[in-house]
Amino acid sequence: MPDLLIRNADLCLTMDDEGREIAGCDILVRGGVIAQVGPGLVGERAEIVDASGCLLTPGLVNTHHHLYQTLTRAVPGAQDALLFGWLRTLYPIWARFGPEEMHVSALVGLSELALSGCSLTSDHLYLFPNGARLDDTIAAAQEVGLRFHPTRGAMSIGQSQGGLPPDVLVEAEGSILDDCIRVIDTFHDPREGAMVRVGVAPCSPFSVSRELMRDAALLARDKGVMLHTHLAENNEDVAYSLERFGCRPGQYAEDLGWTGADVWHAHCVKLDEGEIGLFARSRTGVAHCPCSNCRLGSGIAPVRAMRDAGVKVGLGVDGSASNDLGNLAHEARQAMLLQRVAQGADAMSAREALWIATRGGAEVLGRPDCGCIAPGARADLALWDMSGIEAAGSWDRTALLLAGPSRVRDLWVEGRRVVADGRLITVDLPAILRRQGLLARKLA
Ligand SMILES: Nc1nc2[nH]c(O)nc2c(=O)[nH]1
Repeated sequence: MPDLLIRNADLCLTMDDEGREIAGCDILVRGGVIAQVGPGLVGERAEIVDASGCLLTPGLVNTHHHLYQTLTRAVPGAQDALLFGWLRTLYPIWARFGPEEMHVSALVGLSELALSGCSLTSDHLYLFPNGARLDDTIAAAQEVGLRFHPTRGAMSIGQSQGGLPPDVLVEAEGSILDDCIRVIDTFHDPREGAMVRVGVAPCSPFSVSRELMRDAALLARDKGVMLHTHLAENNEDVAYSLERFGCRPGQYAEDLGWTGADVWHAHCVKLDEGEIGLFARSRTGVAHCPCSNCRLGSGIAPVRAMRDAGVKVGLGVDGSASNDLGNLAHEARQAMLLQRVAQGADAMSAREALWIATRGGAEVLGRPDCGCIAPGARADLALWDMSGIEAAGSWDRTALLLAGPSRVRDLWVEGRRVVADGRLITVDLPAILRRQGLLARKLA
């Protein structure tokens, strides 16, 4: 791969330890890694990209998704329901998915993320009907070219056992753990610069047993991979925990080994002060999903309090059945706005929200090599054209989330271009959308 020289960005928001913002900035990339940052760089025989008129940021990091749900957007019976009713409506539809649905819906979700500036995403796939496998989504990520942290989710407690999902969607716990071992051994790459890292992710306290939570944690630690689940998403979720386990979600998580720097929980809308303290002390991460929390009426997560206490927070678009967008730049803006609704106009700045969407997400996913622009970091870069209508008249180019585009001009992952001039160049998006349309019509 030839060197890449991105030249003369109006401004570069590095998100490095010093928080540097560099005007007239060049970036030299060699072998997928940022080699130099600063004005006036020279790159003999490098591919040169003119970035004038643009803002350069690290690629955004998405810490929670259910990619398969792009095939069930705006399903009528699930448009106006709280979490449990929403899930009960959608489970029977998801039970008809198979490998092709998983693969195509993931191609769509990953493409949408890439166009919104996301270079690294996790995914939480927790149902495997009709021969579907985690492999189907990993293949999609490799085609689109995003850095990918798929998590092997699972449901094991069906309705007949007091859980929420129908029995047809749950798996035997032994087979779940066996498949976790298979996908870790096949795909997980622990090295710096890894393009695929696998996590272990039983779905939620109301769909798996205590034993599976405990065994999953033991397995993940044995294999050196991360743990992920849904936690304290709304009042129904907390009530289930109190009734069934006799404790709040944070206590449940701690008792079963689900706190630590290698764990991140999605949503956490209802964490109380004690649980926030627990997460801060234990370095447990949170995937904040503001649009989904609004859409499902779950509430406003106490992100200001979490950040003030020192909790690691990243952003997640969540699945497209509960967003229904999959645009991470839009999500970052929503995170900023929602904290202002809850706490006042100075509760979160546009810069802080962008930091959470980049460096914050990378911290949550255990990727110190990503999420910032500095020599030695991976070359995951998003270029935003500030000459268009969204930023016209803006006095502050750093305030991308107040006045700026929510789609990138260019995106590089590991130094390879994925989006060029606002178009995906790794996959044939119109063809993917045709396949997605056919599958959605078949399901409907
Ligand atoms: N927002 C979501 N919450 C969930 N909980 C659960 O068990 N599944 C989901 C989901 O798909 N989305």
